[in-house]
Amino acid sequence: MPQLLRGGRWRAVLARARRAVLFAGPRGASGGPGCARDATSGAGELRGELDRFGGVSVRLARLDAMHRLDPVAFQRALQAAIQKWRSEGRVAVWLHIPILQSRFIAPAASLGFCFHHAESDSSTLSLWLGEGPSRLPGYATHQVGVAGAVFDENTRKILVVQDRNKLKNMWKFPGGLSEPGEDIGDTAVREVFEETGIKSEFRSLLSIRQQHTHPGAFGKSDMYIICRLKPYSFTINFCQHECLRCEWMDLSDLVKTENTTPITSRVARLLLYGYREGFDKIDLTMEELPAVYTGLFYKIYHKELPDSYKTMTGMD
Ligand SMILES: NC(=O)C1=CN([C@@H]2O[C@H](COP(=O)(O)OP(=O)(O)OC[C@H]3O[C@@H](n4cnc5c(N)ncnc54)[C@H](O)[C@@H]3O)[C@@H](O)[C@H]2O)C=CC1
Ligand SMILES: [Mg+2]
Repeated sequence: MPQLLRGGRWRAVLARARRAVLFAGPRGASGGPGCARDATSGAGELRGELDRFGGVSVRLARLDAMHRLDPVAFQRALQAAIQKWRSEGRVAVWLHIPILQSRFIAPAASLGFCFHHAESDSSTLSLWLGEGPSRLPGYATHQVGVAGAVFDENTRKILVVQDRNKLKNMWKFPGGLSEPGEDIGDTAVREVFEETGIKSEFRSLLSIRQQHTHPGAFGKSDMYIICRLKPYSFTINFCQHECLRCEWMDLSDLVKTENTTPITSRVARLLLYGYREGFDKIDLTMEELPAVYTGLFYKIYHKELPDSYKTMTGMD
């Protein structure tokens, strides 16, 4: 749990900043990284919270009177605060800036802060104060796309679409980007329904493709996951915005056609193999397990593990 750095009031910072007389507050008697609480801070500081690594987080949205502060005064206050945090052995500063206070980004950057990430309503900047190169973790590195290979075992037909917004109209599985907090299987089922009108349920995960510097991922890396889904409705009603065509195609025709992407062709062959030899040969099935540290639950995907192995306690 982050601790609040005990500091002077922000109003005092403003008053001092306006007079261009800034104090970093009394020094000494403060702890190093990981200290529980800094009770020695005086007036003239930005208030922040300590994290468990010895960094300080400053949330401008939680400080009073920021709307009256001009960028020059902010820069002076921040400079004094950095000096104090450095002397206290803090390893990093995180600055959370609401979008409407973006005028404080440039002053922070001039003191060495860089963008760490941005959300729709705020940006987070960071400054490494520790020894050597920064050890701060980066932000999200991948986008996740999920497609559904909806296979009807009774008819041996597979659901395929042609994308309206592509230069080449190749057959592919319906799919799209995962939403924040959405399970992989739920993305596949949702995207299949939105794009084709077909209702289905998750069976397994079939493949993961990782591609770097992906143009559709704003130059970041792209993870494209294909799931095996079982249909429980069959009448196509496809999305005219995204799809040009949509049909139930014989699986062996999809395996043979040249008018498809290499990944779709590969997964069609994988499905044909699973259909002939047993889906347990190709399926990564999902199970929900409890997370040890957070008390939350997560989904794990792997090849089927016999019950005797799930419960075994020793090696014999
Ligand atoms: N190899 C394959 O068969 C293919 C794989 N993929 C993967 O699928 C995932 C993405 O799936 P999609 O169907 O593309 O996403 P999606 O289904 O989530 O959204 C696509 C739709 O979003 C809108 N859109 C996207 N970018 C836009 C922009 N810059 N401006 C305006 N509108 C925009 C368009 O309406 C577009 O039809 C990625 O992981 C990608 O790598 C996508 C196409 C083919
Ligand atoms: Mg799509």
